[in-house]
Amino acid sequence: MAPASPILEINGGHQLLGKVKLTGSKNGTLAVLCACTLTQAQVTLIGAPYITDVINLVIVLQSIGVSAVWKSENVLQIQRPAILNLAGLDVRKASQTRAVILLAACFAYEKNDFSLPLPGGCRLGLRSIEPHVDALQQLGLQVKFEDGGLRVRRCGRSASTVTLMESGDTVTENALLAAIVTHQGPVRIENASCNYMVQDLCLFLQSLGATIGGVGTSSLTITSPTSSTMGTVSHSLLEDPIEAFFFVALAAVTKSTLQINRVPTGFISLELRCLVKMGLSIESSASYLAANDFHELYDLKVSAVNLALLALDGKVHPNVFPYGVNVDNLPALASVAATSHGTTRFHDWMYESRVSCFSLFKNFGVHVDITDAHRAQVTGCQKLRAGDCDLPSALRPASMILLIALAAPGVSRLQEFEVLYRGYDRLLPRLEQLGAKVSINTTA
Ligand SMILES: CC(=O)N[C@H]1[C@@H](OP(=O)(O)OP(=O)(O)OC[C@H]2O[C@@H](n3ccc(=O)[nH]c3=O)[C@H](O)[C@@H]2O)O[C@H](CO)[C@@H](O)[C@@H]1O
Ligand SMILES: C=C(OP(=O)(O)O)C(=O)O
Repeated sequence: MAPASPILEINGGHQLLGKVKLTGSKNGTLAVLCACTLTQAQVTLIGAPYITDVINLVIVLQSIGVSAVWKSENVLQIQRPAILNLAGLDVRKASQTRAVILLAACFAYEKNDFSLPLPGGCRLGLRSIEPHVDALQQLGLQVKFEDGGLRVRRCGRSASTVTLMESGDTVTENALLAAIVTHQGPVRIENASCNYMVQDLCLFLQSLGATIGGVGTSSLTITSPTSSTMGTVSHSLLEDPIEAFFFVALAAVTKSTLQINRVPTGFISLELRCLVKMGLSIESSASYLAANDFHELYDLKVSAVNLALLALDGKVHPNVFPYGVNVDNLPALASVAATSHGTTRFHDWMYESRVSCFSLFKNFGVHVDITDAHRAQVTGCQKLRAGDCDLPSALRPASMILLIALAAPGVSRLQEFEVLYRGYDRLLPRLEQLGAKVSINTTA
């Protein structure tokens, strides 16, 4: 008989209390890790989250000869060898992460012709890599689909101005890295994403000697370092705004008070505004500088004790930063809507099928109407009941169900919960520290 798959049991409906410490973001760390292959310097990454996506990418880097060692909790030291062993690439691990597409630019630093597996990551409908193919083409790298993977070849000259087909986060990172690899002079990248992970990568590339203008805007100008950085480089990763919002939503759905420290609120200000309009109390400290000397951080005290949250009027929709709710925060916002009074409308135009996951709220007594592949209406429920559920394979919808299970009185049983480890460092002990009753049952 096959061994039983472990089940995450949540005894929900309990008020939580305590302080939350954030780690660096998954998405920023993945980009910076890939960029470590472009320097001979020994890099120390401070704040690196110990999560499956990062662990997998570390294994991928090790498979090509990079030394990657956890020096202490959340401190990762990276040193590439003189020559990368591209033939040794761990294809299975590489194909599990979206960020592996960044190696298309990085490996061109090494070789003129090579292959890569197709990137993985959350399955959220079709996630095209055409914008990457187009950007890399403009930068002198031809990418072709071949034998179920990607073949990358240097070809022709790199343009000095590149316009991205989409203002995507990873494609902007790929263009930055490719510009460093293929072009000595300044390259302007138009329609760039200015989201948190792109800014984090820019700061790291600056510490390697690149000159980058326009950080935090949609027009970036990058010039490669004039000489190869040797010695040591230390980079403090920016605290994860998506993880921060998960804990804000956690306070809201469990009617708790949580103190969340070192929050880069500039990246989630609209999400926080939505929750304040719904009735959540959020007190903020004065700002102070992040360890990267660039971003501002705040300590937030979030309280929903004895508060009845109301549904939002109008529709909630994601957009590229800074024009809307971060698409990765939409599911957490939906979980707050699921515990509020009234009906909230969501319109996720960015991902093909993510709102269909909202129907899993029904397992907990919440009324949900999925109008089409992009639209859903969530009617809040004040008498949530515990539910059983296979977590969706996409990270944020999975964390949204975890939030509801923590809010629903009784024991909820979540299967396929390991997906949560892709994005949240030491999640269960941290929840327990706040008073949540969570355990893994391996015998069921
Ligand atoms: C490793 C990493 O960093 N992953 C993040 C990154 O993925 P990544 O940058 O790979 O995001 P995608 O390229 O898949 O874009 C997400 C979706 O938005 C659509 N789109 C995006 C921009 C745009 O201007 N127009 C448009 O239509 C894409 O077609 C796609 O359907 O950004 C996503 C959107 O913030 C986040 O959910 C992911 O967590
Ligand atoms: C969609 C996500 O990740 P990825 O791009 O790595 O699939 C996410 O972090 O929610």
